[in-house]
Order: sequence, then C-alpha cells, then structure tokens
Amino acid sequence: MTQHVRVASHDEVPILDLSPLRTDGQIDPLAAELDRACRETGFFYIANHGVSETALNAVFGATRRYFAMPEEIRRGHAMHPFYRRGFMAQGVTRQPGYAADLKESYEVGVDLPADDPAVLSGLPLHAPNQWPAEMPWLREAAETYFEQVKSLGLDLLRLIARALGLPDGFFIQYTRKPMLQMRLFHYPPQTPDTSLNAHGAAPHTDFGMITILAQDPIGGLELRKRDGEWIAAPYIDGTFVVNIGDLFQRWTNDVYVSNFHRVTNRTGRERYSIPMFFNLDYDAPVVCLPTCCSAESPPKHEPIKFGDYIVSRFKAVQKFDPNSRVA
Ligand SMILES: O=C(O)CCC(=O)C(=O)O
Ligand SMILES: [Fe+2]
Repeated sequence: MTQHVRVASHDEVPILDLSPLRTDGQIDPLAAELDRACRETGFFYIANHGVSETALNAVFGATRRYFAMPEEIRRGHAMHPFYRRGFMAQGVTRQPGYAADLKESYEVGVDLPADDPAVLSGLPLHAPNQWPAEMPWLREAAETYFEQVKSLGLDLLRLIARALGLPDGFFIQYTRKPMLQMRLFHYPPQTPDTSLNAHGAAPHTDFGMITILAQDPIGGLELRKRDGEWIAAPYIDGTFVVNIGDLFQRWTNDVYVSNFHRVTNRTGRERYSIPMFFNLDYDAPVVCLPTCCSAESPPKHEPIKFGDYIVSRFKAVQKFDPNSRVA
C-alpha cells in the first residue's frame, strides 16, 4: 500500500480566484498565476468558479443515489464502447503495470442529436447521451451541472490563451462540437485485502486538454511533482481542481506539464468525484503553439488532430473498440 503523503503547499498547488473573469476585471495577474502553476505542477485549484452550489450538490446527490442501487440495474445502462456514454463497470480502465482501477462510473458527453452529421458519419465519441428513462433525476442533475461546467471551461480557455500570449479566442475557436467527457465516479473503499497494486485510479496522466474535477470531502487525490515526490490535493470547500492533459502539454511544446496523479480511497467510506475532461473539437489541429516554439526551441512533436490523439489513448487504456459502431 502506498505511504501516507503530505498535503500540497499553496505554492505547489495554488488556489486561483477566478472572480476577475466574470466581473470584467483585469485578468493578466490571474493569467500569470495560472501560467506558473501550469509550468511547475500542472495542477491548481479554482475558487469563485461560477458553478452554483445547488447544481453541484444536486449532481453529487444523484451520483450517490445511482451508485447505491444494485449493480445489476447499472449493468442495464452499460456504456456503448464506441460512443462512451452510460455505465462503465469496475475494471474497465487498466493502466499498464497496475491492477484494474476499482472505480466505476457513469459517462456523459455533449448530447448530439442522432441525425447530427458527425454522429451519422460515425465520428468516434460523437453521440446522443444515454439516460435511464426510469431515473429522470439523474439526467436532470447531470445536464444542469454539465452546462455550468461547460461555461466554466470556456472561461478557462480564455484565461489559458491569455497566459500563453495568444488571442483570447484561440482555443475557443475549437469548441464548436467539443469532445467533453463528464464522468460520475464512485470509488468503493479499499479493504485491507485489496491487492497492493490496486488503486481507485492508478497513477496516470490525463489524455486531453484540461480536466476540471469536483471531488467530495473524502479526498484521496494525489499528484506527483516534477521531482518525483507524491503530494495530496485534498478537498477544499468551494473549489475545483484543474489539471493539464497530455495533448495540451504537447500543444505547448512541453512548456506546460501534464502530471501523474492517482486516487487511493483508504478512508473506509465511499468516495465520489466528478471530472469534466474538457476536450476540443475532433478536427482541432494540434500544432506547436506559436508562442511556445522558436529557433532555439523548435517543435518537439508532430502535428496531430485533437480527436485522433484522444481516440488513440482511449484504445490504450479504456478498451475503446473502433469496430464496435452500430450503424
Ligand atoms: O477522481 C479523481 O479525483 C480523479 C480522477 C482522475 O484522475 C481521472 O479520472 O482522470
Ligand atoms: Fe486523471
């Protein structure tokens, strides 16, 4: 079992107050704080993020209620392996070198109509959401929260563009049909006989752009600093945790860091968390950002399409099957 780790200092994982984003205030000092956090640990908290407490409490309430039901009911909502919406059982996610993750989830994306051209053409991850008809409370709470976190994500994209010296709309231009993936997570408590190699979520880096995470007071999220030390990023009331994904690191020519993190729930209690993987349009060209490369620091990575990269990572760790589409 992993050792007890110390709590991150404010310097290591700062709390950024986002109020200036919504009050038309001066955002440059905030962008500078964000820039420093993204270069050093790739993790920061955000406060005054604009998501209502009512929406947050409702989505956690619905998540608890859903996972308190017998698993057979959830199995009836099994996630479609191509569209990635619905229930994902324990053990689907497996990071190389570790036992399968102990968490289970309900997956939600951008709710596209079945006749949307992207859906009709079979673009991976583009689909209508899947909702159990007998649980309207799940859909209602998840959709309300999803919309609020989506607008928070757009605010963050504007701030990130500012931090990187790009026009404010640089990333927002690629959010016409963004591949947002929200996951309602349940982490059962780890028992003493759980394999030493098992985690709620084994050490990994996130795939995409940024992750906006709501965790409950149980805590358990830990991240690895650039020097290799693991530190805890506990629950802080009124905040979310934001971190950088691998594709965004690549886009910045490795100037921003996508860091390893993990979750181990040793509290003996159920843990719930709700990450929003804020990804961009399938076709967004990920080519070294103009402010991140120069003659002294040439591009380190080949250009790639946003969606092609995300799909390649799903294949590696989440049993994504490109041949599983039903016409
Ligand atoms: O549940 C958490 O606190 C973090 C989950 C996570 O890191 C992930 O799903 O990528
Ligand atoms: Fe993660």
